[in-house]
Amino acid sequence: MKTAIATVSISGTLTEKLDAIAEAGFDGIEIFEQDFVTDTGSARDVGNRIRDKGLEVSLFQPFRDFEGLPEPYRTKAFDRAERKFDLMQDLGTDLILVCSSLHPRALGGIDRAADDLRALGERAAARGLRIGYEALAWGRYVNDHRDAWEIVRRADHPNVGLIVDSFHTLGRGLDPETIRRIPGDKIFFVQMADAPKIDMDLLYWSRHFRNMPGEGDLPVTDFMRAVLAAGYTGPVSLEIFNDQFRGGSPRTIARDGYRSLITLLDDVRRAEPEIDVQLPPIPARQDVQGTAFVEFATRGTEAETLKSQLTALGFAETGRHLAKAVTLWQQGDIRIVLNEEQGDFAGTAYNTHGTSICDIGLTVSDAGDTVARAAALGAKRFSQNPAVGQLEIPAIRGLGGSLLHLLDHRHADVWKTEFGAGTEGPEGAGLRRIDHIAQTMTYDEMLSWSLFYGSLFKMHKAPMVDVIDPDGLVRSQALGTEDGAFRITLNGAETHRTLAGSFLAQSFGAPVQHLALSSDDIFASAAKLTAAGFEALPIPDNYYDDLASRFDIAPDILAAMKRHQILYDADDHGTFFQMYGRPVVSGFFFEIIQRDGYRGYGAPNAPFRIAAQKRLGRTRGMPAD
Ligand SMILES: O=C(O)c1ccc(O)c(O)c1
Ligand SMILES: [Mg+2]
Repeated sequence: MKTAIATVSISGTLTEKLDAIAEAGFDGIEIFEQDFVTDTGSARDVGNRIRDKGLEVSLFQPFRDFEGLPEPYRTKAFDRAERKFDLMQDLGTDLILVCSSLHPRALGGIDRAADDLRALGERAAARGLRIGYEALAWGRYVNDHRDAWEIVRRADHPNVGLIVDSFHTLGRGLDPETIRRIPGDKIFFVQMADAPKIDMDLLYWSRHFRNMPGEGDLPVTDFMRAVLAAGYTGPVSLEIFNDQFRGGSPRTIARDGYRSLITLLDDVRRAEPEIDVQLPPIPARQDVQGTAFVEFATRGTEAETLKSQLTALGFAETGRHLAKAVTLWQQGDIRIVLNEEQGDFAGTAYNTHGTSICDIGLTVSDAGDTVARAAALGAKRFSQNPAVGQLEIPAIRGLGGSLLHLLDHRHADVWKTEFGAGTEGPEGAGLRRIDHIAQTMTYDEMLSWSLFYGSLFKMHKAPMVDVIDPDGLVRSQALGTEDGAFRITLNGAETHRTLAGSFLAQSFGAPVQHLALSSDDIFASAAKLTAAGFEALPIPDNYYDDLASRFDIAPDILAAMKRHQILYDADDHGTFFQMYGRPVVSGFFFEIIQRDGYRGYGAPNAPFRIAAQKRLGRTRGMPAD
């Protein structure tokens, strides 16, 4: 299947767009007229530049306000079309998108529109060109793909076909199944876009909020299935109007687009195996069985500070790497690796971000398959010469320079081989496993990250929540496996004044701001932590008074919570306790939780936690942001 993307989807100059689109792996582009007009090259020159990048011009668009016009507008519209036909021939494309009219003088009537399109098809045929007709969701008379198809059917011309666009169909809540009945060879082109469910004017929603398939809430897989089941075999193209993307990095957006499109086609093939999706086979989304390890890049006094915090948390150093300045710290099923090497990936991460989590190891069903899927979706494999005794564990680059190692049953002995340690650590303070990893990023990067995880692993996206920081808003999106074995929260900062934003600014974009470790008995763990010198984040008494008014909590439990600075929340599935450590190094901190069926992350407590962290920063004489 050929892939394409509309130039309007990407930021930058036409040259920057083309470079990014070609590099991401697309076969073609839909050239937006504006992108051509703003360029200084002639149509022939632009066409050649596109082909020099290995791309084809799959479509020229848009041609507006054509059908249903009375004279003299009608003749003018045909003249205008002839000029665009000249342009298309110079650019080297045979297909033009005609979108349904918004012209104030346009008249309705399916036969009138069909007659106009047939006449245009006749003129196009004389030049070997084709016309694709698209219903805009806000078209004056035609705003439903079923009506557009009826017009195309009545136009009854081999050079006139239909263009379907998932946004216009799904955004209006139309059933995509109706597309299955259209003959595949009469669908000339397919445009894909998703969008978050927001109740707003269709035109505004479409022009500002579209996003990549899988990034929004529309049933794009059902749409794609219907189109391919109809027998469509042409290019599958992305047409994304999005304010964030207009200001984003061309390479990131193009790469996300390619990732989303291949994921979509693969999803269609898995949902409906009878459809012949012409795409090389790729391994399925993988199950994540848990976090095998997290690795910090650290050094010097920062390493000492981190080690004393780990000790206070009940961790023990259980092994030293055979050949490197790397130690393993364990407790229960949690493995934290401290990497003090100067060279290597960790050394570079330390030089960029200071002490930070530079690598995450995930246990998956098949590490090789995970890497193969990631590579097919455009991720880069990572390898670093293994030191003596070091196993070659498959790895890929995540976003923003991060690293993800993938382990399966073949790597069960890694802790023994490399560190002389067992898989399970000591009982310590009763912390059993990593509950979640909290990543911080700019708001603009959130969709990229959720697409990255969601396209690679079997994970569910929770609805986005707003976290109120005293100095701004942070948006938070959680992704997790069905059984909760792996959970991640993505926190998007819009300003550097929020705690998340200042962490990003100070660490030059370190990805992980905190790590949440779970206990089966947080009160017993808290007592051990306090005895070991762990200092919890102080929570004001007001919080506990308010809590008592909101929940029925037994007085002795409430008193223990107050003593240990433990916060509380509950949902329909169960209860949740959480306590926070103080910032350790570079703004990074630990969280301790107990989750009894609860599915969230304590979002209602976030404003109190953030205010307490900021207060602590001020009393220490550190800037609050
Ligand atoms: O918003 C628009 O005008 C517009 C133009 C062309 C398209 O293909 C489309 O889906 C929307
Ligand atoms: Mg469209």
